[in-house]
This record gives sequence, structure tokens and C-alpha cells, in this order.
Amino acid sequence: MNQFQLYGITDERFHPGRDIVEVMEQAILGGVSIVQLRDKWSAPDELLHKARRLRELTRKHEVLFIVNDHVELALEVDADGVHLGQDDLSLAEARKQMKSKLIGISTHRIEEAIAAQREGADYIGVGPVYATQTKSDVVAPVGLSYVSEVAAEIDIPAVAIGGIKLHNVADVLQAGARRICAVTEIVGSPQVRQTCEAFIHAIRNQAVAPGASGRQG
Ligand SMILES: Cc1ncc(COP(=O)(O)OP(=O)(O)O)c(N)n1
Ligand SMILES: Cc1nc(C(=O)O)sc1CCOP(=O)(O)O
Ligand SMILES: [Mg+2]
Repeated sequence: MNQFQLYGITDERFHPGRDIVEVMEQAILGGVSIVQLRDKWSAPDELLHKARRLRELTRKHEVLFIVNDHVELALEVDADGVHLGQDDLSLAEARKQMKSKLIGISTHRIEEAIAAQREGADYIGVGPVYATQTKSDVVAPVGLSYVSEVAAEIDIPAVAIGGIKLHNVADVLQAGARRICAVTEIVGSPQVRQTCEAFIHAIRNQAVAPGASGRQG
């Protein structure tokens, strides 16, 4: 999992009339190498159906599949892992059930990042870097300084998230991010594949700020 650069999260509210699998396939073709199913609205049977379809898609393209919030669903569809926030099931509890599968933890300050790393998270989310339209119950933007702190102090993979667009991704990379996650900029794009290709291009051509090169290769 160390190699991923672009992480895509589903949100069907931003692509009405386009199928979730079709949108995420374009994202994968553009360079997304982790897909997360994040759906707070579907009934359990619908969610299971979407999870099964995305599992099939991600297997076909040999990319990772993560389920947001739901450990049992992740296990049921044999996802590669689960993503949990600070108010979700604890990492220790999730680890008992997920065994060696991946567990990602959202963090909003360095103490949370250090704790997640110490407790065995496989990766952390770092954000919200900027204001986001996608999630209302989220802390205030943490800004680029938190991205730089994580780059300097944390060894496990860290993915910057929250309000990241093609027009500001260079700043996030310059602050030390090496992995980027975006929701609306990807799934809401009329050209999902090209948008992802542009993110990948930015990441591969990142400018490293003096002192912000971080510890994550
Ligand atoms: C990669 C990534 N980072 C952060 C989050 C947010 O998780 P959480 O804080 O649990 O909030 P919800 O997504 O559940 O609303 C994420 N899903 N993925
Ligand atoms: C799901 C989520 N978690 C966040 C966090 O900071 O933990 S920000 C976020 C939404 C990101 O969506 P967009 O790329 O559209 O701003
Ligand atoms: Mg959550």
C-alpha cells in the first residue's frame, strides 16, 4: 500500500445520472489506486450491492478497495480494508476483526496522527486541509501547517484530504504531502479520467519546499 498516490472516494450526490462503477472505473484509469466506498445514505442492502460491485471493479483493475465506517461490510465483501474516523469504532476493536487487513484513521491534529501510528494504523487521513462541500460534520480546516507537521513527524502513509482541487494541489504538495485524496474534484468532474491524470501529473512533478520534504519517501 506504500506506493499509492491518488485516493478516490465515492459520492454519488456529485454525479447524478452516472453510475458509481462507471465513474470510479474512469478514476482508476486516470490513476486512482485506492477506492473508498463512502455512502451515508443508502439502505444496507443497497450499500452491500454497491460494495460488491466496487469490489469486483477494483479486483479487475488490481487496485485497493476500502469501505468507510463499516467493518462488517468490509469483511463481508472481502475489501482490502476499512476507514475509520475519530468517532467511529476504535482502532483496537477494528484490528481484532480486520486482522491483517488495512485500517485507515482520520486525523485532524498531530496528537491524533501520532496515536494512530502508535496503535497500528496502516495509513492516516490528514485534513480537512481546506473547507469541504462534501462533509458538514467536520472540524474546521486544519490548513497546510498540519500537512507539513505530518510530513515531518509521521512515518506511515498519510493522505491529505479536504477541499483539494487541481488549482490548489500544488500548495498541498509543496507543504509536504505525497498522497492526495479528493472527492468532489474527481467524481464531480465531467472528465473524471483526465482530472485524475492531472492530479497524478501534479504529484509526480511535485515541488518540494525546503524543510518540508518529510520522512515518507
Ligand atoms: C481517506 C479518508 N480520510 C478521512 C475520512 C473521514 O472519515 P471520518 O472522519 O470517519 O468521516 P466520514 O467519512 O465517516 O464522514 C475518510 N472517509 N477517508
Ligand atoms: C470525507 C472527508 N473527510 C475529511 C477529513 O478531513 O477527515 S474531508 C472529507 C471530504 C473531502 O471531500 P472533498 O475532496 O470534496 O472536499
Ligand atoms: Mg467515519
